[in-house]
Amino acid sequence: MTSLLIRGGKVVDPSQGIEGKFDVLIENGRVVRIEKNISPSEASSVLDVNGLVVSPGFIDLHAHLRDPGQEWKEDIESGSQAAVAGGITSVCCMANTDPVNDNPTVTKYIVDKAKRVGLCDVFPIGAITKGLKGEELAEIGLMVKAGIVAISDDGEATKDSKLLRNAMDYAKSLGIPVFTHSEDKSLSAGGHMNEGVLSNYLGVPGMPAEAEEIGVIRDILLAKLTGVHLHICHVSTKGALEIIKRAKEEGVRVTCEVTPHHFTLTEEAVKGFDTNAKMCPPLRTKRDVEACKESLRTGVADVIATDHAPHSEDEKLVEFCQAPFGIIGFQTLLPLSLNLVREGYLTLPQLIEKLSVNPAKIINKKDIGTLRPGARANVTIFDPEEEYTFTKEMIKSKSSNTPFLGWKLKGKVKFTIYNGKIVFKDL
Ligand SMILES: NC(=O)N[C@@H](CC(=O)O)C(=O)O
Ligand SMILES: [Zn+2]
Ligand SMILES: [Zn+2]
Repeated sequence: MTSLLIRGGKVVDPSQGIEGKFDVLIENGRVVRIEKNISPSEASSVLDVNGLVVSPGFIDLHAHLRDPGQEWKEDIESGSQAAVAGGITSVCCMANTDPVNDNPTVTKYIVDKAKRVGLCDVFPIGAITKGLKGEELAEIGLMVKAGIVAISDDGEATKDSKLLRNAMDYAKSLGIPVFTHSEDKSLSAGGHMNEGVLSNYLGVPGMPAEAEEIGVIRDILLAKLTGVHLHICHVSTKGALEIIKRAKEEGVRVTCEVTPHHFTLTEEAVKGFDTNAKMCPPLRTKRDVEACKESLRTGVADVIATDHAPHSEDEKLVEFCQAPFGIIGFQTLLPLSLNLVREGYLTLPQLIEKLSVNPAKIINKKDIGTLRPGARANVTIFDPEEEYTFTKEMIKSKSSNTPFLGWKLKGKVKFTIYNGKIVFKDL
């Protein structure tokens, strides 16, 4: 029997209301006990983590691993390595691969490869429509059997409302949520940044906040009609958050996520035409950034997700309007999120709820997002105070498209434990 004692850390597990100095004993990949002063003689190995925070492993509901088909940007192995370096023990990966994950063969490929890599959970999200084309439903039922945890056309927005309604009916009967990239693409078409004074000044075609808000309203109305669990991806505008708040008050089954980049940066970041500040939805205004942070405080936003979207240097080293949308996010998730604690928007347990407890609930997983005895021993151990400059050398991903290079960050993942095994160590 293999066992590991995590000793002397500050355990924060909001799923059990635990916050304090405890030891955690792990046996055969599961948590067995959380108590004060467990004797080191009870375990075959001991990890001393005095001064560090011990949390349930982070769960990222939104990432792009680019495998199959675009392995020059990322693959399941490099993506898993980057994820665990960011303290993430479960990654949900979007279906916009090549081929698209719209059938059980692709789903099975992802599940099998991730198991072979063995560093973290990779939970595939299946496409809503074949090829993400919005014309015909994907093989949703068969993909559920093969292991998808949700469906989404992320990258696209499922233009056909009738088709999305049908997909929602299926998802509801299959007991999985629908993740939407909520956007009226006909309104944002041709845009490359947030529409406003700055886009006018720069001469870059804009994407109005209303494109996102129209998408959010439609998707909420369809969720209300079908009763499905709707999870709205990467919400970036104040207006969209207000609409979601109202829907929640009305009792619609809707949850949503915000990303670290949307609560950290404003559209000002694109002033120097930095293609690493180009993503969809785009960086917005100060008022929207404030609304994103406030939504986490009030609980309107349930989850922080990365929307890790790797693109190679070549692809990003082009004129602003030619560059693809998206930035990487696994390794900056924790330090940027900890800023919310420092600024008083969240307590540490509330932050861990957004990074772990709530995402587990959304994908209906009971044995992760918690350190309850019997749960899988997925644990993130971090130093909230460690300061460092974020450099390219630190990046484990195959791509380095991030606007946070050269930033002084505070908060570092020191150990990541997956099924009781140490899969990442910060040396
Ligand atoms: N977020 C992005 O800017 N890009 C994503 C697609 C998406 O999440 O919509 C990608 O796949 O590159
Ligand atoms: Zn998207
Ligand atoms: Zn995405």
